[in-house]
Order: sequence, then structure tokens, then C-alpha cells
Amino acid sequence: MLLVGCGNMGGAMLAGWLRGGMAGENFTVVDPYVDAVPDGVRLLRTVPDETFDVVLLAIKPQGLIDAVPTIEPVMGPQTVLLSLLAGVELATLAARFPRAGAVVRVMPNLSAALGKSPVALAGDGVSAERVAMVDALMMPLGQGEWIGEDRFDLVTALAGSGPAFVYRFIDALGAAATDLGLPEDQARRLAIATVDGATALALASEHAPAELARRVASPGGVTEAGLRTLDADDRLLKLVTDTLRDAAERSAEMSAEARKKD
Ligand SMILES: NC(=O)C1=CN([C@@H]2O[C@H](COP(=O)(O)OP(=O)(O)OC[C@H]3O[C@@H](n4cnc5c(N)ncnc54)[C@H](O)[C@@H]3O)[C@@H](O)[C@H]2O)C=CC1
Ligand SMILES: O=C(O)[C@@H]1CCC=N1
Repeated sequence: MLLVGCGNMGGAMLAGWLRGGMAGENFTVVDPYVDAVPDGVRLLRTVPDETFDVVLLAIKPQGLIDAVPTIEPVMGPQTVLLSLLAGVELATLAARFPRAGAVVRVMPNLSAALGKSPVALAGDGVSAERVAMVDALMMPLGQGEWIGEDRFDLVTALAGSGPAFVYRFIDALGAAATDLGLPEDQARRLAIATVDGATALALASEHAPAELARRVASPGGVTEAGLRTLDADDRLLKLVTDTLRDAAERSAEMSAEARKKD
């Protein structure tokens, strides 16, 4: 596999694959700027004169146009092109890389490094054999989900950007507890451990999060008093809805910008 770009997200996926037992020798990275790659992985500064069965585009969307002429030659009819580029549509990618055998959009997040990422996937007319190949490839990174491309902006906001929103919530828990009297480092440790345990339980439990919240809250007790504030006027729900909407709208805007350059 050729990784074009090995920064935050490409690096996290590579770490996930290596952690899942794939050998470093399976991977070539082409990245003019990255300092180093894991042991066993081939690092090149320019694109080699070879073709690849799988090419992962892991550069910034804004860098696509400049990169196309150098990347295009590695594609052949056997190549499955995987693109992480937020706001760059299948049609745009197919127009830029007409020789690629198949194009699949992939939207993971940084938890791929630990095998705990949702991985949204979208492709047009991808053969069943290639779908199975992509599914197998994503398995070490987390939970693969094929979705229609019309929902990709929203899924980018939820699955791709989502960790940043959760980190803000963790920070808010820690900062609030600090304001109210806990030492800062202790507040942060407790906030992270609380979110970690709550997430693990939500994953393992047969109950929905709302039911788990109900089980935490004793009638007339402490949690209920806090939930009353959090739930008032649906303000958390409204804030999160606005957050996802704004992020998804930016993704749609980026798609329109990339389309204009076709
Ligand atoms: N960071 C995240 O959590 C997520 C990012 N993405 C997508 O992943 C892509 C990469 O994002 P990040 O990893 O955050 O960016 P980044 O800036 O950390 O990594 C990009 C890498 O590409 C390299 N690069 C730049 N031009 C290049 C070229 N012409 N050829 C080869 N390598 C080149 C840079 O040296 C850098 O190492 C973006 O398209 C983004 O939309 C998707 C989901 C989550
Ligand atoms: O912020 C971004 O544009 C990328 C896509 C999802 C996460 N990071």
C-alpha cells in the first residue's frame, strides 16, 4: 500500500495497521516533510515509479490539486484509491484520477491508532470483491460502515471531527471541576477516567445511554440535580445539533469548492 501523506490521520491509520499485526514492509509512505515513519515502513520523499494495489490519500484537501500530477502515475486499473480528504467527492476524485480502478472515501478518526475508530466508507459501483478487501483492511482500525455519499458531510462531522467535540466536553468537565475547587491535574484525570469508563460501559451494555443515565440518577439525588441543569430547554442537544450542522455545512462548502476546480 502507498500512503500519500503521513501526518496526523495517515500516521494514526498506519499505527493501527501495524498494531493489528500487519508488517511494516507492506507500506510505502511518500511524504516530503514528515520526520520519520515506524520501523520497517519505506519512507520516500517523492513518488516512486511503481503502481500500487492500494493508495491512501492522506494529505490536506487544499493540497490535492498540486499533488495530482505527481500521484496520478502510481494508479492503474488494479488500484483501489482510498481518500481521507474531507469535502472532496467521489466524482472529483474519479475526475482527477481516471486510471484508478476504484475510488472509496474513508472517514476515520485519530482513534484508528488504537483500533477504536468508526470508519465511514463510500464508493460508487465498487465490486463486491473490492468491498470485501476494503472491509478487511479497515477491520484493524475499528468499526467500518458503508454509507451513501449524500450523508458523508454529516458523517465527517460526527465520526471524523467528533473526537474534537468530545475532547471539548472532557475539558469542560475538568475546567468546571477546577473552578469549583479541585486541583487542575486531578480534575483532568478524573474527567478523562469518567468519560473512558462511561464509554466502555455504553459499548458493553445492552442498555441505551439514556437508560444508563437513568440508572446513575437516584430519584431525588445528586445526578438528577445536575441533569436538570444539563437538560434544561434541551440546551445541550441544541448546542450539539448546531455544532454538527456547522461542521457538516463546512464539509459541503469544501465539496463545492473542490468541484469548482474540476
Ligand atoms: N486529523 C484528523 O483527525 C482527520 C483528518 N482527516 C483527513 O485526513 C487528511 C489529512 O489530515 P491530517 O493528517 O490532519 O493532516 P496533516 O497535515 O497532519 O498531514 C498531512 C501530511 O501530508 C503531507 N504532505 C503534504 N503535501 C504532500 C504531498 N504533495 N505529497 C505527500 N505528502 C504530502 C504533510 O507533510 C503531512 O505529513 C485530510 O484530508 C483530512 O481531511 C479525516 C479524518 C480525521
Ligand atoms: O477538520 C477537518 O477538516 C478534518 C476532517 C474531519 C476531521 N478533521
